[in-house]
Amino acid sequence: MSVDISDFDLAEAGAVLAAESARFASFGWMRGTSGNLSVVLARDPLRLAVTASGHDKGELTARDVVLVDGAGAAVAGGRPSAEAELHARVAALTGAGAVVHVHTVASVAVGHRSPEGIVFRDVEMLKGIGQPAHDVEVTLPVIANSQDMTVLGDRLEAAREPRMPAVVVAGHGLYVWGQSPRQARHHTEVVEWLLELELARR
Ligand SMILES: CSC[C@@H](O)[C@@H](O)C(=O)COP(=O)(O)O
Ligand SMILES: [Zn+2]
Repeated sequence: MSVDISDFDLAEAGAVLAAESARFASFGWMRGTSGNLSVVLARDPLRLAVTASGHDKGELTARDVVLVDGAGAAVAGGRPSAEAELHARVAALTGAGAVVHVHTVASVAVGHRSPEGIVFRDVEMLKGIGQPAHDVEVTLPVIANSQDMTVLGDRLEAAREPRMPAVVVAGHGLYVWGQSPRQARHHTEVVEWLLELELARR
């Protein structure tokens, strides 16, 4: 099946990703050239706009975006994020419309201490990921890092929790998703808040 995504659609997606990226970078969650973002532009076949590789994510423009297929391979644009395949895998697996990857200190620190996953309960902020504040345990999975995105995708698929739109990649950072870039951003900020709380508690 063919899919028709115009340069205009891609530039619009690029503008959204650049704005989201600048926000995360301003929080110090995308230091150096770390982190990457994507938004789904078509489902059948899967097409995503992904941030280009190696850029300072606080300085992206609408043109620093690459159209990729369901395997994370470039369809149009320059060199996609080295983690584009994982973004496509998350979108296919979860039905998410947008994926965020950030390198936060809290995700690496807490992931190191809790390689079996991090359990949250009785925190009002859980409502920010659509869960009850009370009487429910919600686990944030931690998966081992790999430079092979297929291996990382297999680990994410095996570990993911339907109630938690995120996983920690040990020694690396945080992957979070949502229906839209806006919801993915809200989920990212909530999950990062929970991780910072966990860090403060220990
Ligand atoms: C300090 S950048 C580390 C990279 O290997 C990667 O983990 C990352 O988050 C950014 O990669 P990118 O290819 O720019 O999307
Ligand atoms: Zn990374």
